[in-house]
Amino acid sequence: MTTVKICGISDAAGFDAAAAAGAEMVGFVFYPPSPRAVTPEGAAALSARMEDGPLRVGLFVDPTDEEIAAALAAVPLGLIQLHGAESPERCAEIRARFGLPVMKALGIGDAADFAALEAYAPVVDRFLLDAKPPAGASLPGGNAAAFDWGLTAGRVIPRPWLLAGGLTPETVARAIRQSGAAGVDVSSGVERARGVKDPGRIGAFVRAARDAAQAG
Ligand SMILES: O=C(O)c1ccccc1N[C@@H]1O[C@H](COP(=O)(O)O)[C@@H](O)[C@H]1O
Repeated sequence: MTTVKICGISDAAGFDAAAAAGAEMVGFVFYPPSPRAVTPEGAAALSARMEDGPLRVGLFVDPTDEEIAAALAAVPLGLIQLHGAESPERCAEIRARFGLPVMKALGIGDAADFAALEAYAPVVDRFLLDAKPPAGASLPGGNAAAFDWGLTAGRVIPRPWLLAGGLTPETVARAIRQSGAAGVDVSSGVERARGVKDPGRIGAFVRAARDAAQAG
C-alpha cells in the first residue's frame, strides 16, 4: 500500500480530514517562516484530537536541539523530518540524541543529485525526495514545485522513501506510476490558499494515491 503523508497540518479541519481519509502520516511544520508553521502547543492541541491515527511527523529546518526538544515535550512525534542543510553527521546526532527515526529531505534536479543519498543512508531511516526550491523561493520546501518523476524510476534508493514536490490530487496517480514511489507527501496541492488546507482535496489526494497503487 502507498504511504501517504499530508504535510503542513495547522488546523483541526485539516487534521481531521487527513485522519478520516486514512493518511499514514501527518506533518507539523516547526519552522516559523512557513505559512504552515505551528507552535509545539498548537501541534499538541491538534494531535490530541485523536489518540491513535496517523504517525505525527515533526518537520524541522536546521533545528537546534532545543527546538526539537520543545516539540517533543509537547507532541508524541514518531518521525523527525529534516528539511534543511543538515549534514549526515547532524542527522546521526539528532537520531541518537532523540531516539527517533529520521527522514532526510533531499532536493532532486537531475541524476547527479542521487549521489548524495549514499552518505546519508547509514544514518537516516527514510528519504523524502523533493524538488529543489525554485529561484527566489523563501522556503526550502512547500513550494508546489515538482521534479522529473522519471528520474527515480527503476533506481535503487538505499532507504524507504517518499516522493514530494508539487503533487496534487490530479497528478499523484501519474507521479506514482512514473516514479515507482511507494509513498507520497503533499502540502500545497491540498490547500485552497497558501497555508490553508482543503479537507476535500486531502480526501481526494488520499483516494487517488490508493487507487493508483491498486491499479498497480
Ligand atoms: O510546507 C512547508 O511550508 C515547508 C517548509 C519548509 C520546508 C519544507 C516544507 N514542506 C515540505 O515540502 C514538501 C513538498 O511541498 P509541496 O507539496 O510541493 O508544497 C511537503 O510535503 C513538505 O514535506
